[in-house]
Amino acid sequence: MTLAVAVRRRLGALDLDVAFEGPEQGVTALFGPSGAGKSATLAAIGGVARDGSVRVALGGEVLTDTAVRAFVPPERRGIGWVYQDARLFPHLPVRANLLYGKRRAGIDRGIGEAEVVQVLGIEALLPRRVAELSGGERQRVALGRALLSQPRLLLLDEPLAALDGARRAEILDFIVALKARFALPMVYVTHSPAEVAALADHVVRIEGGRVVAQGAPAALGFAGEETAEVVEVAGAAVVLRGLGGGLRPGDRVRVVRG
Ligand SMILES: Nc1ncnc2c1ncn2[C@@H]1O[C@H](COP(=O)(O)OP(=O)(O)OP(=O)(O)O)[C@@H](O)[C@H]1O
Repeated sequence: MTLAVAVRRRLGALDLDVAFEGPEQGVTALFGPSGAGKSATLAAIGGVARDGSVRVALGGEVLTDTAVRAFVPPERRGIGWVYQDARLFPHLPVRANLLYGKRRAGIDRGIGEAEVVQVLGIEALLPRRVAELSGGERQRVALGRALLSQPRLLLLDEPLAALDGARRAEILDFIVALKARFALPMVYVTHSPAEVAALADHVVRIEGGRVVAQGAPAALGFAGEETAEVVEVAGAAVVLRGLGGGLRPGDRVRVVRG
């Protein structure tokens, strides 16, 4: 189910002009600095922004084509969204939040509650109230709710940005597991090279509203594994030299001695 996207939008001072094709079933990362136009591209894919000149086709079905005034409303696109903040319904328990998407979907693409609950490890959270969840737990529930809406495409807008380092690594592992378990295409907005390396099959690098490079993550310098040298050990603190950019305080790295 290839995703073909061409978006031209005028956004204040930014002249957005982005085109790419995402792989079937894999993760396409939209990577770039703040203000590059990543979220604005996502909004056009989801049909929540209607301005500009846009063509979006998923598996051959045209969702938007402004040239011929074709436009499928957002709620009929079969798209699941996950945002930086989980946006759960605070008045509903976790399970009701999860099932909200499923009830509204009106279609069954075979994504079952038990399977989603198991992959995301949220069984124990089901009876709880949203106010009783941590940020990471909320994001797991938000991922589950999006999946249970039976989407054929998931759009994730910096889903880890509001979490601390340890929690980011944990939720990233869950998203990697979802990718392996559910054959869904995803478009994933991030400015973290580590997330691109861990998750993406295709990366579209966007700067100033333009695609400056796209291709396989390794070809664009997003290495899955990097080697670092220990230069100093002071008590519990270890200073490493040689790791690429993108690490932030609180990030975790896997150590293989050798
Ligand atoms: N409807 C709009 N009208 C005018 N300007 C807009 C509109 N939507 C977005 N912009 C501007 O377009 C630019 C790109 O915004 P966008 O949110 O797509 O960036 P981004 O790459 O997702 O950045 P971030 O990583 O900070 O979310 C920003 O400067 C933003 O202020």
